[in-house]
Amino acid sequence: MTPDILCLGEPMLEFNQKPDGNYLPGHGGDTSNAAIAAARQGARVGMITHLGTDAFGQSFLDLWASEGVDTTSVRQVTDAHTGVYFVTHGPDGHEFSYLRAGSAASRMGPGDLPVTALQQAKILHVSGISQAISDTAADAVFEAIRLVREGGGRVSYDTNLRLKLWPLERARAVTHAAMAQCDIALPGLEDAVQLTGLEAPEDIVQFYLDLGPSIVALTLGSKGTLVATSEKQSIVPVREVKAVDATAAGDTFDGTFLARLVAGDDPFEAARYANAAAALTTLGYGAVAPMPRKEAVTEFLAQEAV
Ligand SMILES: O=C(O)C(=O)C[C@H](O)[C@H](O)COP(=O)(O)O
Repeated sequence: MTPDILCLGEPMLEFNQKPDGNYLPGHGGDTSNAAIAAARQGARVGMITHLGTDAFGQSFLDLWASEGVDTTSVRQVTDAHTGVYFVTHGPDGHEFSYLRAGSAASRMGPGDLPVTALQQAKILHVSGISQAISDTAADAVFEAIRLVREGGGRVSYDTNLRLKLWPLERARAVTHAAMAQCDIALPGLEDAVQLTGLEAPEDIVQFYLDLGPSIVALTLGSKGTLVATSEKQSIVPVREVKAVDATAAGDTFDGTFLARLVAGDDPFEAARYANAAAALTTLGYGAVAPMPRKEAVTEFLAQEAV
């Protein structure tokens, strides 16, 4: 299978704290989450990353195999570990604590990329996290963007701002430079306010359109998503649900949105679908386990129409 969508970034073992205090093991990492979300919608997806030769790395290979995510461009290295993170839940939502410095993925560089696969991909999905984990990883993302575009593919970028990984000034400089070479911008409102210094969603989408992307989907949480192209801007609403854990809601939006674009939806229809998938994934704990499959999303949307 030649993947249509390639996701480049760091997968991480997840330990998510439940109300009883115990940690639920699972899998996370934003671009891996997006890859699985897209695969669950039926897209042909592949990962580009490095893992350790530890049991955690192996469990990702098993997970992707069971989800139908292509691992041809995944390498296991002997001199570094797979990343780990913990999710705790407080009054302000969820918080991430990382054990990832020096990880296998953070040691990736531009020379490690699968050139042909990138040149053949329809969409490359990357994020601020893919670039925040190290300077070499940041450079690898810039090179991957160049290769995909050289082959005629499009690039999608989620800002996923993590200030535990890099300072705001560097995040601004790098993500704006990357966005300027991207086609699909997927910022979250909170990130975008910090990165752009703007407050109004309409101003933020205009900022990103002016940088270069032809599609911007600014996620607004329970208010839905403001989708913008050069011709049209509109808020695509979402039905509110009783969320228990919002981990990976943004990634689920991304993967589903890209799967629907590849399937031929326009950005507004793709956002309606992706909003529903993101809402559904907040109903369970963990990044990957509660991600809905196609049938569940279709059913949720059908209920909305009643
Ligand atoms: O923080 C990181 O580096 C991670 O990759 C861990 C998480 O799996 C994603 O961050 C979840 O992302 P959201 O969809 O924004 O909740």
